[in-house]
Amino acid sequence: AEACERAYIGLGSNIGDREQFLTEAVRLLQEHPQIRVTGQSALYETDPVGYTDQAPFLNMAIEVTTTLSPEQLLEQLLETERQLGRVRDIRWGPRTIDLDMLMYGDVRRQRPELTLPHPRMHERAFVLIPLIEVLELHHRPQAAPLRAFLERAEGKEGVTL
Ligand SMILES: Nc1nc2nc(S)n(CCO)c2c(=O)[nH]1
Repeated sequence: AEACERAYIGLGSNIGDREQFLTEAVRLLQEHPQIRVTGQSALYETDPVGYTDQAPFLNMAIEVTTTLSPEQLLEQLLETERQLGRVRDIRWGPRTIDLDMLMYGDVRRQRPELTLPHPRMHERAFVLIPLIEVLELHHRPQAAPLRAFLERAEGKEGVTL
């Protein structure tokens, strides 16, 4: 058997039937023979961060185990977005579905096509809060430091949490 790694994915949608897009994305990933969805957070309604002149998002996070490499998993995330009709036009604009790889095992990568852990996850409550929830589900060790970071960051001026 090949190495099996645990990875965390952030999902978001702010166009159309947002909940349907999120549910469908999780189902499509689960259908992949080399991806097993092992945990998911609740759905969170969140105000848009970054490009704020757009509709509110629904965000969540999932835990998967996979025998795919980080690059192969990224390709599957992009394929799933395509299957759900994601049109990558305005970089920060509204989207039917957005799948972001947040962490892959203990892998650290700084490449143009893939940075791990996700470079902006620590600035985004819409990512951190669902991620911490899904980590705490199975008492993963990464939960405590992220929870401590979140509690320190909350309430700080200008922190886009
Ligand atoms: N609340 C919220 N704001 C966002 N801004 C961007 S871009 N995105 C897309 C994810 O990078 C989001 C999002 O998912 N949720």
